[in-house]
Amino acid sequence: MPSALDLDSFTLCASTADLDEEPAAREHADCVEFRMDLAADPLDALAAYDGDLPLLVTNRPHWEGGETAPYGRLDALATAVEHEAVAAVDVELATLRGRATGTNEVTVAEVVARAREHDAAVVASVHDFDGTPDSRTVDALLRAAATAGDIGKLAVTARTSAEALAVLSATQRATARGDRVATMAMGEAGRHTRAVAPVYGSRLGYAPVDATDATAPGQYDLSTLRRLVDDLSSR
Ligand SMILES: O=C1C[C@@](O)(C(=O)O)C[C@@H](O)[C@@H]1O
Repeated sequence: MPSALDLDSFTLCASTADLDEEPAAREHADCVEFRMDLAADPLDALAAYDGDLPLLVTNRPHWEGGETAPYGRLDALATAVEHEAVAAVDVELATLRGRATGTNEVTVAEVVARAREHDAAVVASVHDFDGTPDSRTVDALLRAAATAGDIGKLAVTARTSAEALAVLSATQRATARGDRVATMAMGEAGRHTRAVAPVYGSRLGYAPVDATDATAPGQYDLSTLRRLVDDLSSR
């Protein structure tokens, strides 16, 4: 049976819409991020999953860069967290704060409660596909996300090296004050942060098995990110 995630060390997630990729991910990944919003029949795929790697389930709404499927998004997440392979669930900070998410029978509080019942960690996430907020805002978002979830994740877009550096600094500050965070800067200028942020305490990284299946701008492929992170971090 897949094991729980170790939230206190770095976890590399193979990000995919296709759980059949798990065998190919096994060599380099610690976990599979299942992008339910990008999959055709996510709950059927999940029911059939018998891989070795634990799963982090994500069902991203369109207003946060995803492709919400035509079914109850939170209902699907609530069902997903009951699967024994699911070790973590991603819920946007905006969702946790009550942003409307279409027709759902369950509330976000129920999704979180069900995750807790099944020992699945909650990753509270924030995305900015346009830029990088100023440092005070980044600090506040990381604080809020780390408080709302077991890990607070922030993915911003770096347009300059200064913005990429600001993300790394914020990661260091958050980790130093005891917040469990995961950070990355999307886009070309931020690409290296995916390898470097773990040095400053970032707990999660994301990469596609094949670079052509990237789930966000600037991702390295899985084996490359594994090598870079391992070379830079003392694990
Ligand atoms: O939130 C994240 C991080 C991410 O956007 C990235 O930049 O690697 C990739 C997404 O699949 C994941 O859900």
